[in-house]
Amino acid sequence: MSEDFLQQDVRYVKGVGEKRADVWAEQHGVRTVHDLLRFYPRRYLDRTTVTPVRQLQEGPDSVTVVGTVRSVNVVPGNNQKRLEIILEGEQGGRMKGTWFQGVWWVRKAFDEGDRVAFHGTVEKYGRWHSMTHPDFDRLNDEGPLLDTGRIVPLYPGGEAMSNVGLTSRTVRRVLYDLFKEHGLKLTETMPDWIMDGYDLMEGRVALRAIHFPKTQQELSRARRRLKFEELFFIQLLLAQMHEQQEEVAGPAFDDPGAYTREFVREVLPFELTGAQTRALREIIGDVQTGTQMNRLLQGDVGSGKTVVAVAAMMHAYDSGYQSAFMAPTEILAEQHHANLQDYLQPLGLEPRLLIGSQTKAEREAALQAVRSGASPVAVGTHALIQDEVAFDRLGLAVVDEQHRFGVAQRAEMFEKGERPHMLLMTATPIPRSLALTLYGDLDVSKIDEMPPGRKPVETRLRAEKRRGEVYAFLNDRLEQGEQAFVVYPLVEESEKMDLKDAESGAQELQEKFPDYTVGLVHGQLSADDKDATMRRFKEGDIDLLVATTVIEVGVDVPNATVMLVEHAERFGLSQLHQLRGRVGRSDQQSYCVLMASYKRSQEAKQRLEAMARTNDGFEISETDLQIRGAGDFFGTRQSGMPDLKIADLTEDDEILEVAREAAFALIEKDPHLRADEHERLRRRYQEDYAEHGLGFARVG
Ligand SMILES: Nc1ncnc2c1ncn2[C@@H]1O[C@H](COP(=O)(O)OP(=O)(O)OP(=O)(O)O)[C@@H](O)[C@H]1O
Repeated sequence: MSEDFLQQDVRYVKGVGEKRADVWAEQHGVRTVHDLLRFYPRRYLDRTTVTPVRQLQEGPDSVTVVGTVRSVNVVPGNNQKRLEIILEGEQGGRMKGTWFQGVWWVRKAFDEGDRVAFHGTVEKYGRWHSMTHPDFDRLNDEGPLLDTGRIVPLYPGGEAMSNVGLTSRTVRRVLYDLFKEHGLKLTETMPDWIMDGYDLMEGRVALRAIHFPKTQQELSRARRRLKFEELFFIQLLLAQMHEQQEEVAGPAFDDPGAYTREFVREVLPFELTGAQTRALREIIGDVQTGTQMNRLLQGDVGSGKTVVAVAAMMHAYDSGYQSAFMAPTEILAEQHHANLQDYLQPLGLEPRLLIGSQTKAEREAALQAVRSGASPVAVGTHALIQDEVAFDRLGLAVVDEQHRFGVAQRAEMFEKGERPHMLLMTATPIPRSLALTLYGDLDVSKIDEMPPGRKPVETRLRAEKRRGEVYAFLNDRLEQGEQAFVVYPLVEESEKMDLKDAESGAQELQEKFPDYTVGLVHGQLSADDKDATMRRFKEGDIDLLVATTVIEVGVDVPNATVMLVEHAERFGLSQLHQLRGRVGRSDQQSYCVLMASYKRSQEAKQRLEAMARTNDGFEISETDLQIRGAGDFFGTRQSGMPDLKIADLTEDDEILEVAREAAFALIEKDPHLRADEHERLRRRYQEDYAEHGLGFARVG
């Protein structure tokens, strides 16, 4: 049976037309009948029960009544006219509906003798039960009752939508007619083995039921089916990417040689942890097979990912290949470059930095060293690969802070030219549901063990009035020869918000701690000045480093034991966790002090309490996801997250797991969906999903 109508433009659907179609497309991306069927309700009103007017009682719950209009009066009040409608119940009894706004407009909607339904909360005035501004439906219209006596869907709206009359009521009518005309033509896309194996409701029943549910049970089965389907198609794309990646040729590295050995045994002053060794073995296993590695290296702040990545780069160099090390920003690239210098110089190797803010001469020299193969590692931002920096022999690309790339970018990154092995590092612990969606195509190595001797960072929340105490504590730590960070959210003082900025903070601290050296870094310093200050801090010449969030990722100063965050209520949870990760990087006890006033924001309070409660990155990120929801978790634009219409990654993790299992099983069974039983699925996938990049947002 043909399903061509699914691709039909909505403007030709009964009850829509040009104007509404334009607004619908613009506001909600609804263009085709397929989109329209998936314009899901945002919530439902349960109007299944009609309360007899006689039995009305005052109360906070919304109720539905049905009756006949007995009188319609505009009543002059003291300073405001009001509309009063008297409704007589089907089994007797009278009540009032009252409007103070839209009096004339509502007045026109009613005539005496009309049969109508009111929905609202009931109050009692004198002897009258009354509803103020109730929702209402006229029941003498033709057709079935779509607005009363059932579970009624409410649709996403907005001003533009209501300006062209696309209210929930119209949408219901449009969809009802659409189902009447086409509903039976919808065919099932899922093969029987998935339908039965995962106990799914039939697709067309689910679509009808999501808009016009008969019962709550039916609604919840419909939701499950549609969420499954949505997540399934995303996982299908990931399963396919995974399958394809396994076939892509990549450089075949030799066994690890002298550089790798020397780095691990001589340069590092410690033994790798079990988790680091495992991760490194997994990487070494991948890069020797001759197919491209696509691996995510996941581990909490300070767990030792960079060290593993450097070992992998040395392995590349042993095999005659160079590596690219990419950070999301220039500042972070500079910091990684400084770290890499410390690691590689003892081996007589020179990593090169390539960023936009370099002088021409610096850049030329670096480019030359990379081009000739003299330098084993180039450090920079993503421009390293995108801007045609020529490598002599690129074999490995390490990408830090992977979550700022979307799936789409990743697929595109190496479409042309060589295919180096990919090692993606993320310091942001990601809830499993998000990880499966964002990195569902990758192999994963987890560093789930901290280097030995680490003591959990002690975290304290402090209000302004206890600043004296905080400074006394800071003084104690400095006296012990330890160092501290003080972080501010702003660079310049904001006139409006009267916040202390980093500069005046640094000055104040220098006055308070005259025996110690205070340094300052912020985003507006030149790269050289920043570098110089960071280096002095690392070498111990600076005791107290005042900074804006520049230091968020990548700084490694094990002797720093205090992280003092000013205006902590203004930071996001994962940002705070990253900042805290700057201390506690040795066997000394470390502290994180959050100076905050959060009386006004419940959310800030939740964030800060989570920080005080746990040091566990995964728990922090789960909490963050709960507080903010998946869309905002990474910042919507930056996330590369697919735009989900019905599934919610914060609560649908169980459905996600089974949808993923089904999708991967399918690709394993039938990689190109060629089997007859998968034909409809393949067509739907190509038409509605694959071509649109599955709605994976593009980043950048
Ligand atoms: N096995 C180990 N034993 C002791 N110290 C280690 C070990 N591995 C790493 N370190 C040290 O721990 C600190 C953090 O390591 P590294 O920078 O590799 O972590 P990371 O996971 O990349 O950190 P972040 O994500 O916070 O930047 C460094 O000072 C490093 O020298």
